[in-house]
Amino acid sequence: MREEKCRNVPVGFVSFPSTPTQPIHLQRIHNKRAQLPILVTTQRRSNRKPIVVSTVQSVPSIYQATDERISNTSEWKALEEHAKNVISKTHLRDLVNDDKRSEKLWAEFDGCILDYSRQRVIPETMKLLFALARKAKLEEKKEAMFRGYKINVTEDRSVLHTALRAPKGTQLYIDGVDIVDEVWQVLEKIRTFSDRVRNGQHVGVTGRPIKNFIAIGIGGSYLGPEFLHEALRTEKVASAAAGDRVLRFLSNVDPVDVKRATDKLNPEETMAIVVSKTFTTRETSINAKTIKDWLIYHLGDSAETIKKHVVACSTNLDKVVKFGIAPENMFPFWDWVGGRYSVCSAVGALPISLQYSFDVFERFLKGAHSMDTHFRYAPLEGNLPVLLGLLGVWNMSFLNYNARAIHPYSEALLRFPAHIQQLDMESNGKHVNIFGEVVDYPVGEIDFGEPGTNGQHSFFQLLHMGQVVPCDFIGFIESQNPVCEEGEPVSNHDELMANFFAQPDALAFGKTADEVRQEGKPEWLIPHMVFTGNRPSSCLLMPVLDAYVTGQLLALYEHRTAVQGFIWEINSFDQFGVELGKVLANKVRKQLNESRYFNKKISGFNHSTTKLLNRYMEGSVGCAFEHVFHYEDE
Ligand SMILES: O=P(O)(O)OC[C@H]1O[C@H](O)[C@H](O)[C@@H](O)[C@@H]1O
Repeated sequence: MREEKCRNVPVGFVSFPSTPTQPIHLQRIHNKRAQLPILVTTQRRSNRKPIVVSTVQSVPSIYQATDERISNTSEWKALEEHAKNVISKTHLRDLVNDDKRSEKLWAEFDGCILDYSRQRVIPETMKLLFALARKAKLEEKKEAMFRGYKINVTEDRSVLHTALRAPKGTQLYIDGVDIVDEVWQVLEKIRTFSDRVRNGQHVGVTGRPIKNFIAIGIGGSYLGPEFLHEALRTEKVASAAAGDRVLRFLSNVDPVDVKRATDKLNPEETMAIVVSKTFTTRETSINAKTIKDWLIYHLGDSAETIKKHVVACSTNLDKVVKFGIAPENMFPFWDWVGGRYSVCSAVGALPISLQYSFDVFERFLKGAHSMDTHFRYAPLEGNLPVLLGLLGVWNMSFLNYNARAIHPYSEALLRFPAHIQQLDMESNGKHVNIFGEVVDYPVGEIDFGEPGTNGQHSFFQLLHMGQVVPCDFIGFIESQNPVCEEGEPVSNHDELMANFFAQPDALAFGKTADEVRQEGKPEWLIPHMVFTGNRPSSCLLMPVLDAYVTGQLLALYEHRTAVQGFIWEINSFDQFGVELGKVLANKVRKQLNESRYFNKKISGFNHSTTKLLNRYMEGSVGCAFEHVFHYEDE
């Protein structure tokens, strides 16, 4: 039991119907029967009419209905004991050879197979993890998320990316508004607009059809759409729908990225899609301005140029209009969509529908929705995102593995690891829990990865012989592009998949000194050739990477991240950690402006930064502006 049983930590303002700006304090309370959302445990049959899902979304009482830290509970302690006294004495070599155990550590849903028999767990471990999940009120928390409770308490927001892929006709009322209806109004607008552009009704200012798209955005307004674009680029339905259209992304404020994004594109046939939730992000503002100028330079400075060639996805209509984009060319989304959870909103819908058609994007939404339904209703024991999340918690908090690698055996998923990196590290890279208390257990893995087999020829040495990094292997039963070479023992896809099946066992089993010796290696070389093994991994096997499966995969990983945050009692939906660097950059920007154009001495920085800035200024020049921005005129 905690010494301090009740804390009173201000966390912002939660709207109550009667007193909209009343501050609330999130606190642990003793009343275990504090209001919880009613759990729906049965899965709705697809032939039933959509139901009203929720109208309740104010107080996140589930977070208050606990009086002790999760790490002080008997469930947490039992797992610590289990890790120390049971699992530390096992080796995956023996565990994986136990067929009965392996048979149990397997789950399937809608064509998606999860084999977690190469994780350092036994059925007893899983029982203890499910008990921990129940203690942490995982079921209630995920239900609260789906119902639109404002579980992002520090920003007083609902977390409703699942509503972005809810089927048309489903109802979900938030503050009196049916948000699924709003979602579908925007999706229909995107369907109509993308059809018009694709069939040549909407043409450029010189009358030429638009067939190039530059999506300008960064972070969550870039990584999800780019991963999705890459996933579909070689998929047969999507690539046929794309024809000779070109979709590029401009994210980095490095001007080199502008060059790469516009290279060899005809401005007459090019449309810029400015994607920014806030429409205040510096990188995106400057890049958008640069592309706008590029279009104006080539096509003439007229309202028509902007109207025909620049559109936006944002929550900030005022800023979009101020930038010069016609209100009808803005495709909105909402503050209950987090940036890194926004690929299913207009953020992904617009570029992907323009490039591949709305139908393809809709298949992606359907795949994501299928995984949402599974996550929401399936029992914890067979619930894929829950299993992945619990294994993440187990590896990080109990076995102390602080990194995690993701290896898609599909070149089309080359940007998936980067997307998951932002999704997970921005969500769970926290040092305090939802009560503002410093977490006293490890949370938030370092995520990285590369497609197999490329990764094998790069960092796999470390994975096999250096630090232990739990891995996710993602493979597909069929290739997007089947190729067979005569005279080869197997098809090219089988060649790829041979590695997918081999690597997890190599990591788990390793190679003993005796095995090396039996190969006739000299004694002095043996230590260099021993693989300790006992390195955990999961295998995900899916049918073929199409739009639907890409949606499933996205939702699977989004929910994995949420599960871990729910159990760790942290808020996975804010990101204050990205602010400090931005504020300091503002100060440097001002200094650069004043030193370059108004001869002010560099001052107010520490010795090292001052020295670096001076060296930078000495070796470079700014711009020959006609009218230099002057901070004092602001
Ligand atoms: O979409 P925007 O408002 O331009 O934000 C773009 C990105 O900027 C921030 O730095 C956040 O860390 C990201 O979560 C966000 O996706």
